[in-house]
Amino acid sequence: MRLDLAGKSFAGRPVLGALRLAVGRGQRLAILGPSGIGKSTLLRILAGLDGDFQGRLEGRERLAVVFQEPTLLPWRRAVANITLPTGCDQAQARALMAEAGLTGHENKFPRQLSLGQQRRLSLARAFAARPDILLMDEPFASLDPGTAGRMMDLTARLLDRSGAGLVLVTHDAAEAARLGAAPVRLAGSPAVLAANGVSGLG
Ligand SMILES: Nc1ncnc2c1ncn2[C@@H]1O[C@H](COP(=O)(O)OP(=O)(O)OP(=O)(O)O)[C@@H](O)[C@H]1O
Repeated sequence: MRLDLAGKSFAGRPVLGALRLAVGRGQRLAILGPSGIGKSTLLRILAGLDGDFQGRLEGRERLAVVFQEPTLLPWRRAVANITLPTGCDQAQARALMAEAGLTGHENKFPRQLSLGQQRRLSLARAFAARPDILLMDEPFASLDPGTAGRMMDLTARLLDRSGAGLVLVTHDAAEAARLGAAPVRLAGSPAVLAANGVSGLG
């Protein structure tokens, strides 16, 4: 997919300036920058969740988005949280849950899972949708270092196996490095790609 952004404003206030990003299957990109710079805004544009911008978004890839908050269906059990939105079958959902270390939790409701478990369920759901590109917005924030590290390793494993591309929003360059994602840094107001950043891949 390819974004050629001319600008993005909220209520007349420019947040993002002109920038270009491209990512495809097998490629990994991390959008870095300080709080409030516009990382989530850029990810929402890439995800097709915000069409109110100047520029062009192109690409036919299948996308899946993982937010910091797991956005699970509260009244559905864990397995159904995977099968219902993605259309995958029970066996696939259970296999993905096993890979995410969630064996034994299949019939629990989201509120009966820890935050780390809810995040892993949300990650399993994203891969059940068989995305070409996975878009992640601060998915490892507010987890203890061990839990965050295990979730990064799980993400890397699932990306390796599926061949999906990645766009990761983070303020932590170490996360980008651990996932092998090429760093792209936002800076300025309105934010553009910093001079030392690469403008994407492919
Ligand atoms: N829906 C909205 N309406 C108005 N302003 C918004 C909206 N969403 C974001 N903004 C503003 O756009 C700017 C960029 O916000 P964004 O959430 O993209 O930053 P961020 O880099 O992801 O920050 P953080 O790392 O803290 O999540 C901020 O000034 C924010 O207040």
